[in-house]
Amino acid sequence: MLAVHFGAGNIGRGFIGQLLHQAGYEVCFIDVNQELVDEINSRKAYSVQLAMEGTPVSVVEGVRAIHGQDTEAVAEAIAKADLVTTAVGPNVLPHIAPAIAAGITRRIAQSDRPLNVIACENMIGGSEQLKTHVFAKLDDIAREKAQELVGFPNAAVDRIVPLQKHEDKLLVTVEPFFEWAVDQSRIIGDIPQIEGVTYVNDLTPYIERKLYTVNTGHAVIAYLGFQMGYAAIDEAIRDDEILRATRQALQETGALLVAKHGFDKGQHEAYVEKILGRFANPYITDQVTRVGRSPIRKLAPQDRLVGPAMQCFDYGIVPEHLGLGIAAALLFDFREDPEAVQLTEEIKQFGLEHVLKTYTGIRVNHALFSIVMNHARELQARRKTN
Ligand SMILES: NC(=O)c1ccc[n+]([C@@H]2O[C@H](COP(=O)([O-])OP(=O)(O)OC[C@H]3O[C@@H](n4cnc5c(N)ncnc54)[C@H](O)[C@@H]3O)[C@@H](O)[C@H]2O)c1
Ligand SMILES: O=P(O)(O)OC[C@@H](O)[C@@H](O)[C@H](O)[C@H](O)CO
Repeated sequence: MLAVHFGAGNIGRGFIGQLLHQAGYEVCFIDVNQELVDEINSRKAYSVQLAMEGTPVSVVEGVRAIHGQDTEAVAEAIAKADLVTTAVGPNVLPHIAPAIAAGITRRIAQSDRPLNVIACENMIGGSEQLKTHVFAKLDDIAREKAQELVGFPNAAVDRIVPLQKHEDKLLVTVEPFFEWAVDQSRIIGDIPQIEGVTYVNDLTPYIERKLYTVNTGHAVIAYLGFQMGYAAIDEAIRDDEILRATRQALQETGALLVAKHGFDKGQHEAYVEKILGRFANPYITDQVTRVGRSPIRKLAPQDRLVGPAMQCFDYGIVPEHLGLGIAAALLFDFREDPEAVQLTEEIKQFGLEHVLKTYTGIRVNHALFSIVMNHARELQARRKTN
């Protein structure tokens, strides 16, 4: 069995590649980092280390890689594949779509074997969005056939994999916990048998619970941590003020998730506590700048901060602490992050209100707008005095 996986980065090697290998797939990575591609091809194996006592290591063998710009070779691999997965980042999905479309075109000209393409990105409807990009690149005949033969089931993936800094360029340290949920109702053909994957008939509660708890909490810690001068998540969460604000933000999303999806309140509280424990894992050093990366993406209307905050109002919940997280995200002026630089420049040029309105879609007369503006002014004043 062959699995073609786009993105040989942290989650690609440290989670998806590992589970696919353990399920018996030969994993072929597609990446645009030439050094990574060469290293994988010369060693054909890499190690995954668990961030826990004893740091146990497992080896992922029999892997290879193709450079993403070698469309011909990528298309050929997809034509032969049993499964396609991605972990490249939401903004990269449009860029991998042409190669996937070329692979599908080649494949359906040769056989009627079904294929599933699973985007493992932190976003709602990732595979569906990828499908839109891919289908835009197919001709009418291929599109009709692909509609029948190629499934794009949405997925939710959870495992904290920080930036890696090892002498061994392929070694990846990951937290022990993982969760991978896939929408079974959108699979075409046989269900891929992968130990560790949970198939569900409705992914929405799962992806919202994951994104609006793990990623919301992470974002609040990262952006407040950055404002207060902390470098890593486990350091920032040890600050009582940050921990309190994060817990309160997660109480807001928790109330929303329980009301909207009917999760058991007690079980959800336990889920939150477990996540806070994962953030504090002393065996992982996760930079606040990684977790806060791409603030424009994270401030988008459906994403982890504004998404739940806006929905809170429908359930009578006032998202005061999500508002604080949004304010801190707007002020994330990290010079090495292009989206942070863009926000900072635009705040200077057009003002905070304009930027808040533009990137979050929150209307000026909405209650959330003033909640965020009040917090942003307080954070700005605090930074001036520090
Ligand atoms: N790291 C985590 O803790 C984690 C956990 C769950 C989900 N995710 C999600 O997984 C995705 C990847 O995150 P990551 O942390 O692994 O990032 P990463 O930067 O470590 O990996 C992304 C990889 O994609 C490659 N890439 C970029 N453009 C490409 C292209 N056009 N074609 C092929 N490859 C390309 C990069 O070279 C890189 O190796 C994101 O959507 C992220 O939200 C990450
Ligand atoms: O990957 P991002 O940029 O969407 O979010 C940063 C982190 O919150 C994220 O990578 C988490 O570590 C991960 O989602 C845990 O499952």
